[in-house]
Amino acid sequence: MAICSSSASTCIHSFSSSKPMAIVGNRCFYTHSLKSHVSPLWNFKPSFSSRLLSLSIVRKKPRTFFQVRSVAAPTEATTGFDEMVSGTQRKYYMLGGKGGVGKTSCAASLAVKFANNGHPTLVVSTDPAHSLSDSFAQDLTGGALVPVEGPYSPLFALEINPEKAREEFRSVSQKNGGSSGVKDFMDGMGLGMIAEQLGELKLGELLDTPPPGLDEAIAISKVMQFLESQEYNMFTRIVFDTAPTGHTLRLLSLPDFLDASIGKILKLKQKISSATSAIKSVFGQEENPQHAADKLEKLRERMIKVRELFRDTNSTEFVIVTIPTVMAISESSRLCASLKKESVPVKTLVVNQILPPSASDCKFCAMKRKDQARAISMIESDPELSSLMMIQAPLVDVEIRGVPALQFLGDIVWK
Ligand SMILES: Nc1ncnc2c1ncn2[C@@H]1O[C@H](COP(=O)(O)OP(=O)(O)OP(=O)(O)O)[C@@H](O)[C@H]1O
Repeated sequence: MAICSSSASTCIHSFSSSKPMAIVGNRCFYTHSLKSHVSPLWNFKPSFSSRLLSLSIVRKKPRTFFQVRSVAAPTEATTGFDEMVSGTQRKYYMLGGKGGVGKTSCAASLAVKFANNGHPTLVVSTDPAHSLSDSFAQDLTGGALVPVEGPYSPLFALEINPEKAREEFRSVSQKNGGSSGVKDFMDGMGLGMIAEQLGELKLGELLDTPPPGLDEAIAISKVMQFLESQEYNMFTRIVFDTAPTGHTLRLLSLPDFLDASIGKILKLKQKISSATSAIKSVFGQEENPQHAADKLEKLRERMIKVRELFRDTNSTEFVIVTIPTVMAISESSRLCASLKKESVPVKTLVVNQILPPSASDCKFCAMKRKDQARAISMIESDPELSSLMMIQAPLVDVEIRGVPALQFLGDIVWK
């Protein structure tokens, strides 16, 4: 039995006893079937209070437990997770969507599931407002890779500090044309044309008021930098918890934009280097322009890699997360169209927070359910979204925090 309450009313869902149910916390959910499932890795062992978050874990002691299956039919026939988990070559999963729909919860639960299925996994937050630490209930801050305790295979988390990453870029770019005294100085040197060309790039402006998406592009390029090193080549699954839709859309066009801007700067590299000694006094002593230009070239290369990564159908998939509301679905449809336009591989749509079935609804729940059903039918007729594989995930009645809870969510969503 599950208790549902709203300010207007309180109702009790008395689930039909003829249907199989599973206990989550002290509440019940329907399952389409109760499967005896032996987990080779972890087993949930409800503690006395039986709340989800107080489930304790018994490691590596196979025991039968009930697996809760999604409330919806569309995922039943798919082998979505099997495909995601197969192969040992590195794969990237980017989860994105409207703010607050459950991107972090879905990304973290996917990462836990990969790790529990034998993949050394890295989960990265490129959202300037990180919530990975909250989701894992562990301190993952600091901009470095932090091991997540709990899963069977190594799972590391990384919360990129966008401000710090941007600073790095800014310091390099400013030395290549961002500072205001440059034009006068260069005029004096007979290099006014270069200054004008640099001015056209508006790099200073770009960095002073960075467009949403720049942080994320830099954050992703930072991750690529990490992954280039020997130390991190063990990761076979990388899951990105991206910033809300608007940022993602801008991010997609950024690599092209930055590539063009940086490309122009690099064309001026030679001319700038020829005035090295004089320019040093303006650009600062600590960094010589040649070195700065090399750094820029590196950044440009990384931007190109980010763009290629987003479009690589063999290694990358963008998963759209949404909720069953007209607003969220409309936004997801736009996101999907933009992703397709940019040739980003997208084939999965997670519709999160769907009310679980109930034999008797209160007025509030009945209205909500009707709304959700209408929104879901919108997906089915949406020209962008209807072709995606739809995963329907239930709204659970406890907050999803910590590895056991994420494993629980992962077993519902990723099948
Ligand atoms: N299926 C679900 N059932 C119940 N609660 C959920 C579910 N999915 C997510 N939540 C809760 O919704 C809240 C928002 O989730 P989450 O932080 O994952 O969303 P987000 O899309 O990453 O948000 P943001 O855009 O702010 O980063 C959290 O409190 C999370 O526990």
